[in-house]
This record gives sequence, structure tokens and C-alpha cells, in this order.
Amino acid sequence: MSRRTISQEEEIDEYPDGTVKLRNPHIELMDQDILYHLALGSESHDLVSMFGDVKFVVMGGTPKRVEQFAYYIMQEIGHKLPAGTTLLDISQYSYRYSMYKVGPVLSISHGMGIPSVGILLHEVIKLMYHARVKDPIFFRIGTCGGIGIEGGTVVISEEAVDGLLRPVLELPVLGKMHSRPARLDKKLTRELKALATAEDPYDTIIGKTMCTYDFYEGQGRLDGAFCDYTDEDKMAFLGRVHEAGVTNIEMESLSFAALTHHAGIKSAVICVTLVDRLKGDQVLAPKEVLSEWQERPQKLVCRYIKRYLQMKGRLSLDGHCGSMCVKSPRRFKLVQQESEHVD
Ligand SMILES: O=P(O)(O)O[C@@H]1C[C@H](O)[C@@H](CO)O1
Ligand SMILES: O=c1cc[nH]c(=O)[nH]1
Repeated sequence: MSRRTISQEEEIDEYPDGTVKLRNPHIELMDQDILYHLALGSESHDLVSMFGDVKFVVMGGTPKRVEQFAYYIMQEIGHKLPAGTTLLDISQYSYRYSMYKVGPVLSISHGMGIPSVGILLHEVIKLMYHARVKDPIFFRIGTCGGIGIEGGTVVISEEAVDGLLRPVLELPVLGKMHSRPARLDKKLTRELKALATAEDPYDTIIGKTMCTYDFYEGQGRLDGAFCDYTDEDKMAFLGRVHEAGVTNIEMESLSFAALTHHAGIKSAVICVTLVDRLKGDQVLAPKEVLSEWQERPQKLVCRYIKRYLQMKGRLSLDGHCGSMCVKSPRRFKLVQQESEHVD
């Protein structure tokens, strides 16, 4: 095992072969590990053959969004299903989360808020470990409220902070408060930004994301069931956090950043804004507009995955998966050179 320095404060352990390390000595001693909320187990399922080829884990709040992403990425990478079959929700019998696998991509719903995404991340990180997945990359494709930016803008988080602007996830453990740094991969953030194009009919920006424990009072809304502050108080708060660099507010990035970082897994959070919070609280855009907006983070992540697979020679330029299905070696080389920034 080797040590990688992430910052002066913290080092993380890594196995040289890139497999995910668990920071829990108890798991190895257990006869079997039941991933209860995924409806999977380390003995009941052959996790290595089911998931050993995973490279990308893409998470989003709703089962519908992750199913849609699974079908979209399937089409984009030319992944074929056996005739007459459809994608299967692998975790359907957990009745908690939905999970779809398309070649090297796992698409999983995480529900709403830090507790829900946290439980899922524990089990997905263990799944990566049991399946001996190498160097997985995790993405959250979400929705958020923007501050001073138009609805439909895509925000790639450079940092996640809590409602008090602290870049840490706090969790009481055995009666003591534990703090974990919430860090996202800076290089991955830049690489994603570079994949936004001038032809996209919306902006893609990098910004600081505030992650709250609540949608209403936690995000300073005036339209919850309860509200003990004034419109002026709300606007002063939003102005203050905006000045501190916050561009958007959502409810999972802190846990996503902290737990992936603690596991030594590269991750990024990409959210589309549904409302400019300086102009209002309610999400008023029509359903069709909201649904098109939600596709925007998916498009960016899909571009990243395709670029990655093209560079590894696992995808042809016209988007067909295969072992070495490169159509024109000369053009492929060009793609490789253009996209040197992608790992
Ligand atoms: O998964 P998404 O991005 O839709 O999650 C955001 C944050 C909360 O879970 C939810 C609130 O509407 O939207
Ligand atoms: O304002 C918003 C919109 C989506 N999700 C949030 O958490 N906040």
C-alpha cells in the first residue's frame, strides 16, 4: 500500500493496483457483508463478476433520472442489450434505491439529503471494494437553486460547504462530533468544464456549493410550513453567502465530497439550477423545461465518459463499445491529443 498526499493536513491510503480500500478493519472479518439497501451481498452475489468492470458511478436523486441516464449512456456508448431485454433495476427489491449497470457505468439513485446519500455511499464504496473495482470515478448529477445565475445554468462544484460555510461534513459518532473534509477532485472539475462547448445553449460554470440539511428553512426559503425570519433577513443571508463565493445550494454535495474523499475516490458534483434564489423561492419552470434542464449535467458527464473510453480505446469515434474498436487510428490519435486533460 502507498500513501498519496492530498493536502498538508491529510494523506490517504491507496493500494498500488487502484482497488478501493476500506477504512474499516471489521469488514474483512465478517463471514458476509450484506449491502442491505442495495439488495446485494458479498456471499449471495458474485460481486466481482457482476461489478468488477465498473469505472464510473453516476448518482442522482430520483430513480427516473438515473434510469434515463442509463438509457442515454447506453445509446451514446453503443452498449447493446441481448435482443428482447431491457435494463434491470438491480436494487429493485431494496425498495430504497434504484441501480442500473451499462457496461462500465453504474447509475444509482440516492434520494434526498445527506443521510440518504451517506448510507448509499457507504454501501456503494463497499461494493467497489468487494467487486475489486479499480480507480472508480464518482459523479453526482443533480439539481440545485442558483444564486444570481439564470435557471438552467450548469454548476460544477469546486468545493462543498455546509450552511455555516464550513467545508466539512460533521457527524456525531459514539457521542463525539467527527469532522471530515469535503473535497472534490480539482482536476476532474477542470476537465468537466473543458467539455462544455460554446454551442451549448446555456452556461456551464465552476462554483462553490452550499449543502444544507433542509430545502425550506435550511435554504432560507419563505415558503415552507414554518418561517421565523423576514424577506430582508433572507436576502441578507443569500447576499452574504453569495459574497463568500457560493453560486448554488443543494442537499448532498457535502456528504458526497467527504465520503468519496475519505475513500480515496475521485469525484465531481454537477448540478443544474432550477431557480435563481435572488428572484424567488418556488420552482416555477414548466415540467418540460425542468426535464430538459435535468439532462444538462447528464450530457456533460456523458461527454466525459465517452472521451475517457475513446482514449482507452474502448469506444470508437462513432460511439460503439468494443475491445479495440477504433475506426480510424489516425483520427483517434487526434482525439487523444485534444483530450490530454482527461486522465
Ligand atoms: O438529486 P437532486 O439533485 O434533484 O437533489 C436536490 C437536492 C435535494 O435532494 C432535492 C430537493 O428538491 O433536489
Ligand atoms: O432550490 C433548490 C432546488 C433544487 N434543490 C435544492 O436543494 N434547492
